[in-house]
Amino acid sequence: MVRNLFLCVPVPAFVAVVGHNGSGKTTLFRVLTGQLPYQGSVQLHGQEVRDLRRAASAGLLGYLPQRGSIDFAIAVRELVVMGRYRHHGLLSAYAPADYALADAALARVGVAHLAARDFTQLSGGEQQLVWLAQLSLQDAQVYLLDEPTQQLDVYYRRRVFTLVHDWATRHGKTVLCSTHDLDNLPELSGYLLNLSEPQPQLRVISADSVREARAWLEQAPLGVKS
Ligand SMILES: Nc1ncnc2c1ncn2[C@@H]1O[C@H](COP(=O)(O)OP(=O)(O)OP(=O)(O)O)[C@@H](O)[C@H]1O
Repeated sequence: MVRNLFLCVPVPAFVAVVGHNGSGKTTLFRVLTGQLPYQGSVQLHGQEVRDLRRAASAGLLGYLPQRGSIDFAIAVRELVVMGRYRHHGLLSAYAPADYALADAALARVGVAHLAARDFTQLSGGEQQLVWLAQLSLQDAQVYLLDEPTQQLDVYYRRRVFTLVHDWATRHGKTVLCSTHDLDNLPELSGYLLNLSEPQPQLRVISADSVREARAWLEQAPLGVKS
C-alpha cells in the first residue's frame, strides 16, 4: 500500500525511488503499469493510467520487473532482439539491422560476450543485464526499473546507473529506478523519492539529500520496533 503520494515527475528526468523493504516501490510501479487498481489520479503523459490500454505497445512505458524468468533455452541475442517487437510484431522475422541494434544494446550494457550463450544458463546478474539490454531497445518514453542493480557486482552497478541516467539526460527519457543502492546516487543528477517518508516528495539528488535518505533508511521503518 502506498499512501499520501502527491507529485509530478518532470519530463525528462532520472528519479531514484528508495525506501525500506515493503515501503511500496514495486507497488508504485505496478500501479503505473496498470497491474493494480488505485484511488485518486495517476497520469502518464497526461493520460489517466486506468484508462490506458497497452501502454507498453503504445511506446509509452517500458518496465523492468524485479524478476523475469524463462524456462526454455534461448540465445541471448534472440532474447534481446525481441525488444524490437513494437517495430516488428513478435512473430515476424527480425532483420539484420535489428540484430545490429541488439548487439549494440548488449555492448552498451557491457555483455557483448554473452550474445551467443543460452540465457537460462547465465548467472542472475548476467540475466539482469540482458533484460536491461532488451528493455533499452523498446525506445519507450518512460522507463520503470525495479531494482535493476540488485544482483550486480560493484562494477556493473555503477555502469548500469550511468547508463540509465544517460537515458534521461542524453536521450530525453523519464526513468524511475527503484534501488537500495545509495552509494552510486550522489554522482547522478535528478531526483530522489523516499517512499518510507510519511509524505514522500521529490528531492533534488545531492550529497546532502542522499545522506538524509540514508539516515532515514538506517532507522527502523515507521511502525516497526527496532
Ligand atoms: N499481492 C499482494 N497482496 C497483498 N499485499 C501485497 C501484495 N504485493 C505486495 N504487497 C504488500 O505491499 C507492501 C509493499 O510491497 P512492495 O513489493 O511494493 O515493496 P517494495 O518497496 O518494493 O519492497 P522491497 O524493497 O522489499 O522490494 C508490502 O507490505 C507487501 O507485503
